[in-house]
Amino acid sequence: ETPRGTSAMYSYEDCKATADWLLAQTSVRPVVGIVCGSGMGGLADMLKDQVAFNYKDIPNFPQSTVHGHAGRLVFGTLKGRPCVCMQGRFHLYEGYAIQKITLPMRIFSLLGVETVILTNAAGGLNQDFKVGDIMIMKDHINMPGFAGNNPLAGANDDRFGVRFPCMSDAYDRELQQLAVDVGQELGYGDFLREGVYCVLGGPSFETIAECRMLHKLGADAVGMSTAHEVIAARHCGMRVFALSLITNKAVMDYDSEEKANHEEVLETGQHRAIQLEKLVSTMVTRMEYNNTNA
Ligand SMILES: O=P(O)(O)O[C@H]1O[C@H](CO)[C@@H](O)[C@H]1O
Ligand SMILES: Nc1nc2[nH]cnc2c(=O)[nH]1
Repeated sequence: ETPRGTSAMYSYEDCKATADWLLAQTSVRPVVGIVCGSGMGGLADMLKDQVAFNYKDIPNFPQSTVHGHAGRLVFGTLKGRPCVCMQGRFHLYEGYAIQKITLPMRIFSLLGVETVILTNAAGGLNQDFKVGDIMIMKDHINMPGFAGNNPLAGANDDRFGVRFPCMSDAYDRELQQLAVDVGQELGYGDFLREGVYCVLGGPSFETIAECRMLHKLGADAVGMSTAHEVIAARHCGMRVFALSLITNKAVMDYDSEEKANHEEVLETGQHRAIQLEKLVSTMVTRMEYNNTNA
């Protein structure tokens, strides 16, 4: 019997069945996979000639339960490049096992995706960051992983990847440089940053003491997603680029009147929607591809 809450929860065959089901319904053969962060679902609207599926109709797929995550998988082309976009992701605090949260990464890989672009909304711990800044993720701190909550826990299937994957090269350096170059060209230099993202389980936002601690530990931004997906994506050999939209400043001071809230997170997403779309779409057109579909 398949143990629950382990990477064997969805077998290779389960993932393949879902990928094959999707490939049978669309002629798009995606080389890029995009994950939309909270309030950033507009990224999916950039795709042309869309074929979209509600998560509830996709075999084995979890459902989106969070406001700002539509729950649709959208296939289409971005400036001619075949792409697939998750309009809505899954989080630990929704109650899903971590292997469910990261299942779409394995499906992306089986669809032929080479590069994953992940976006998220995050609180700014770095005191130089402002609301609306876009942080290129150069690394992560996987807090749930410290306690054993890693998407790769459980039996390893070598068809996905190795038992002990390296993470020191998780965030592709060339893609980070491409983001810097494209950001400069687009005139985004004033709000483009780079830094380290720390994932926590959520759904409660951080206490002041927690924010201070995370900052001291070297985190520039804090959120409740992405790092798990990055681990699963790297395990199966996809290239990864990720960015955080700083939607709020983490509260670090007992005198502060500020209170983190999801409404502010979604609003900031709306404000930066156009720039995020331009940055991502320009990067997609400039990337190198192995697959001839691109
Ligand atoms: O990481 P994404 O999905 O962008 O969402 C972020 O925003 C929500 C909190 O407002 C949390 O889910 C946090 O992880
Ligand atoms: N954990 C966490 N997630 C966020 N997502 C958006 N803002 C925040 C934040 O301040 N903390």
